[in-house]
Amino acid sequence: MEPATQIRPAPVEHAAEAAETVLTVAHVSKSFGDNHVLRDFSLELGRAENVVVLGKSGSGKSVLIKCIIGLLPIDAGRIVVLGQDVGTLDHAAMDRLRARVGFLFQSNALYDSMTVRENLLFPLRRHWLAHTPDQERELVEQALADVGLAHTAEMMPAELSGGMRKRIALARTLILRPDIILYDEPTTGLDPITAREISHLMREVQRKYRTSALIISHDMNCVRLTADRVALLVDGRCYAEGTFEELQQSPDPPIRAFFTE
Ligand SMILES: Nc1ncnc2c1ncn2[C@@H]1O[C@H](COP(=O)(O)OP(=O)(O)OP(=O)(O)O)[C@@H](O)[C@H]1O
Repeated sequence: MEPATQIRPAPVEHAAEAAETVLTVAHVSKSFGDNHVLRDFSLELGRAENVVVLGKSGSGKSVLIKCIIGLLPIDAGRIVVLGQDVGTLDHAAMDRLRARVGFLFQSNALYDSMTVRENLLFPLRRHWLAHTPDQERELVEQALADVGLAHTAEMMPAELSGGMRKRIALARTLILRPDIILYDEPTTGLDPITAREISHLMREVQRKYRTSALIISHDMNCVRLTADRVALLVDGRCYAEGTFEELQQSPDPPIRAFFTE
């Protein structure tokens, strides 16, 4: 399928910041045998920008994220995260880079045997970031306040609702003050009201900390609420990109297919 004419993103408010690119995926290809998942895929993410990647099931969204965080090697192209070419980094350098790139798993990946506080402290210790007990307490309190759950530090994950678990997972990402957050299906499994609250929270985090986010989602409400720009992954390529509204109004059938129920 020939790529559609790219719909250009609308001018972004903070021009100086928008000019700063925090993630570049340039002409990336990735195959598993004869399965050519990514074919010359390109995408850029600016500072304090939220980009949603929309694609059918099995189109390669998770593969893309795994390539970005260096869990899968790419066959061709280049991925540059915060100025560093992922393909050239050794294990230690990749580990340091991962401390600056938060990843919110679909499953939340909380440790059920640990309290919320211990879950939040885990990434600090995992990345050998030394803090005094007072600093640790402050960081936990701030991260929990950021997600509206200040009172939950001593609770166990099993005592929390699905929406609360998602918030705690986000707090655990935020405690490292990441430059970039990768969200994998952040609203899957949540009821529509809770899903909307999480989408609003993602926007609040972006505004407060000027984080950039790459978001994978099927939830069109979440896409509409969180995306500054949407990229459509079709046949391994970035078929079109633009704002939610621009793409929604496109008459192009492959684009329309994403926006019709
Ligand atoms: N480690 C792997 N080895 C072989 N094939 C893989 C591997 N990981 C992914 N694939 C294949 O790559 C393709 C894209 O998978 P991926 O999980 O990225 O899809 P997705 O767009 O995230 O789908 P979904 O929305 O259903 O999660 C699939 O055909 C999958 O079988």
